[in-house]
Amino acid sequence: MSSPDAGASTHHTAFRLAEKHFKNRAVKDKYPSLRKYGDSLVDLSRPNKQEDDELWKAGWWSPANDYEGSTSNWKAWVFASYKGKERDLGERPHLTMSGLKEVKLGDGRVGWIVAPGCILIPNLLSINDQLDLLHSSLAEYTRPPNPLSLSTHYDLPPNLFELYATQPDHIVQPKHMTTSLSPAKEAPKARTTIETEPASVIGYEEIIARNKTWTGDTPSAKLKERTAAQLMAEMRWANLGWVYQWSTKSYELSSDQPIPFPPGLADICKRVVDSVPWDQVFEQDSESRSCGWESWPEDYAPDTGIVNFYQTKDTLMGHVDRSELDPARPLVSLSLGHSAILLLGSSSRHDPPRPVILRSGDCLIMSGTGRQAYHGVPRILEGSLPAYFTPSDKDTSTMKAAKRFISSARVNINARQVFPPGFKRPSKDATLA
Ligand SMILES: O=C(O)CCC(=O)C(=O)O
Ligand SMILES: [Fe+2]
Repeated sequence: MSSPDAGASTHHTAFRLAEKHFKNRAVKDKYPSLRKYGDSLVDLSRPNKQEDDELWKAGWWSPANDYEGSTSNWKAWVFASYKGKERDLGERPHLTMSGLKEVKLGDGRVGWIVAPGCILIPNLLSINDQLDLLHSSLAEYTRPPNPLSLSTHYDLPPNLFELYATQPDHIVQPKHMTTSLSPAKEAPKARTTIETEPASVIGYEEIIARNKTWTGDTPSAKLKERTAAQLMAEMRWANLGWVYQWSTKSYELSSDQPIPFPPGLADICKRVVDSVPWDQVFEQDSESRSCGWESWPEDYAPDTGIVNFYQTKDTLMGHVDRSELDPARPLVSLSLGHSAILLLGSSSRHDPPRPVILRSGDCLIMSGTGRQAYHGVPRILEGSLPAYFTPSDKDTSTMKAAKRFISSARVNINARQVFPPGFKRPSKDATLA
């Protein structure tokens, strides 16, 4: 795969350079060029007609984005390219999908192998499925006992989303103002990663050792009160099933029973894993061939997950999800709302990643050695929300609120399995003494 950044002399890795390209907001109304990535860009569920394509309508293919000169020249150039009052939206290029292998899924759909072990299934979810999942993500998955990114720091009401739907101006207090806990030093952290960290997996003993060092997250002393609407916009994730501790990068496995994983969501994930012809996926992949895929159609069952909430300004740094006990088992990722650029690399940040456009309804499965691939979301594509997310008079009040939320957001559901089937956990006394 060729990359426009290959050969750039800088201390940044190829992955970082691509992240910087897509994160760039230096010039107002100028989007990062998509054309620059040529045939390595993947956009599998785009509508056939460019006039039906939200990305094209929003100007993502406008030649104005490809301009590389100074800002003032750019402005003159864009001005000259206006056709009357219309901005020049340009022509959407033909994307060849060259080099991508197609696999036929059991249910008649197709999937595309976008990196070793990584299968993109365009439009897996129908419009109704997308609306249902969006509603569940907000109205159910954010409720106790599921932890939210906000839980450590705010005295959350039992149903933040309902409050957002009915009383968006209701004030919620930060914990440091309502409890006498010793205050912490810092505000909530974004998810950070270290550029040189090797892509390895940690074992059960290491997880238990990390659990022991964890003394609990402390509420920030710096936060001010917020309205329910402000908090919904600040919420970055909800945790499903086994609880992940960001500070130790490990699951909290000391309880006997995890929080139950939502059964409807588990069904969607199991069905899609069951529909993949795994023998074909790993046919030419000698490293993954013996990763145990033969049993996945029967025994894949997600037991943990992260629901990521992105406002259009938000990004997710390149990382590898390496905290599950089986390093190869599928991770099923579902996208809702605004489209996003996912950068999908290899196990080294030095390899140039491939930009993959994830649209609402798409499913990406990462498995085998693909689980060690660096990936991140450097950009949510402004203006790309499909029209079916527009509130309608027929919607219930909570569906209207869900659509209001997604009008500036993207939701990603990321389901995984921490415990491979048959895994015998050492007895509690042995591990937690
Ligand atoms: O938002 C996405 O598409 C990816 C999210 C992700 O990589 C994660 O939650 O680990
Ligand atoms: Fe991830």
